[in-house]
Amino acid sequence: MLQFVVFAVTIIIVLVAAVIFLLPGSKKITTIPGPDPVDFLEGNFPDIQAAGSLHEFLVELHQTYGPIASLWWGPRLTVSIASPELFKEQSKVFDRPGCIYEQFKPLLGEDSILFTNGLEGRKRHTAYSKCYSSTLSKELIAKWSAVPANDHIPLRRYMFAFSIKTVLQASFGSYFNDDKTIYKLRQAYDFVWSEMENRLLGGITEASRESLDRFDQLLTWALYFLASHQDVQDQLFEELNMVLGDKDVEPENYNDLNLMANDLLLSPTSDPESPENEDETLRCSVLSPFAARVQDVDTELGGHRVPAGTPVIQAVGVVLKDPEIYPDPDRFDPDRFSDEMKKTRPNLSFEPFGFAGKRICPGYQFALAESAVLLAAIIRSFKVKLIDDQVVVPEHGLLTKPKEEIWITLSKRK
Ligand code: HEM
Repeated sequence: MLQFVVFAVTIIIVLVAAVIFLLPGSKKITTIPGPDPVDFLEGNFPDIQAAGSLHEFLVELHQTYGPIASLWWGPRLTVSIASPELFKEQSKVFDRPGCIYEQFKPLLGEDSILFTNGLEGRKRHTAYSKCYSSTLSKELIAKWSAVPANDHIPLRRYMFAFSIKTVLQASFGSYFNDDKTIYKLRQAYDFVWSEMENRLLGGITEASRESLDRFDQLLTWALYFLASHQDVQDQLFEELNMVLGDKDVEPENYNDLNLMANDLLLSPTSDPESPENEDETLRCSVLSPFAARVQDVDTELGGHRVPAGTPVIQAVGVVLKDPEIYPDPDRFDPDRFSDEMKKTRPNLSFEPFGFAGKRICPGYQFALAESAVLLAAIIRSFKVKLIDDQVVVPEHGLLTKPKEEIWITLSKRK
């Protein structure tokens, strides 16, 4: 009997010790500084919710704990990194952590590239990179030319329609020439995207019925910045006329467009990992605030031990708004990307398309080339102005979008 009691007590002690060690609150599990979980199952989700978005939570987290910090993604210990030096340490990791994107699985399916790792993920990434041009910008200019002067135009709605049509035609060909087919797909897409935003951390982001993607947001932000900075818009107009003459934007002349190619939008024809290719639209808008990886082998990050299997958030948006790297970070200023200024910043301080494991966004060249063609066509045809007294507030979710519609007016340039 005594033997049984000793055995039972030993088992209970071992179990209690194991639970204490494994509990999210236990600091023994990591030396990386970070907040305790609010709740065993929810981890720091309530804190993220209170911050307003994951991006805003990460900004606060890194301000408090430094460039490497821990957090609890539900019950899982997760690491977040936010410095060019730490990005370098993680630059070879390819696989994504399923758990960070788990809530999207029922919508996207397990076979989505978002969840595909290893050899298969690499094969599919290469296939995407090869796939992604179009002349749809002319169609939009014709539509806008028919709009009476000073009519109010919903910028986001138009940019969405343009981008989804461009991507669909590039991906699936002439089946998507017809606007009705596109409209049907858009309804399905609206539903899926707003569900995804809803599910990001169990409803942290308000579901916007308007569906959005990164491409139309890039266009929306670029036009918004130009509309709110008339001096930059006029400079761009002059540059376009001087360099292009009667021609359209083409691969041969794009890199002569200094302001457009180097300062507003990065060059789609060159290596995105080069520090020379950086731009103010993607920086200031923080279009895509984070990427994530799962640590493939036991390693050290910033002097801390990180076991294989640990999810690591790469807070690229925090770095794009780091005042040490980009002083007065919320100010839109294309001069930050002058040749002299670029040399002052460390490598990997501008990574809006991701960087790790050569898993950079395969659509980046496509998005930039198409955006350049459309922006050039719009700015050469119209003077774009914001309706007076609009306050444009960014909302950070999976990507950063304006909280509400942005209203513009157009006056014909010629
Ligand atoms: C300005 C617009 C865009 C931005 C800022 C952007 C940004 C990103 C980022 C940050 C990632 C994650 C990379 C990583 O995990 O390291 C990504 C992945 C991806 N993007 Fe984009 N993207 C844009 C436009 C596009 C477009 C237009 C397409 C398609 C035509 C596209 C297709 C993809 C795909 C398929 C992936 C997943 C790649 C993989 O998992 O291997 N993106 N993008």
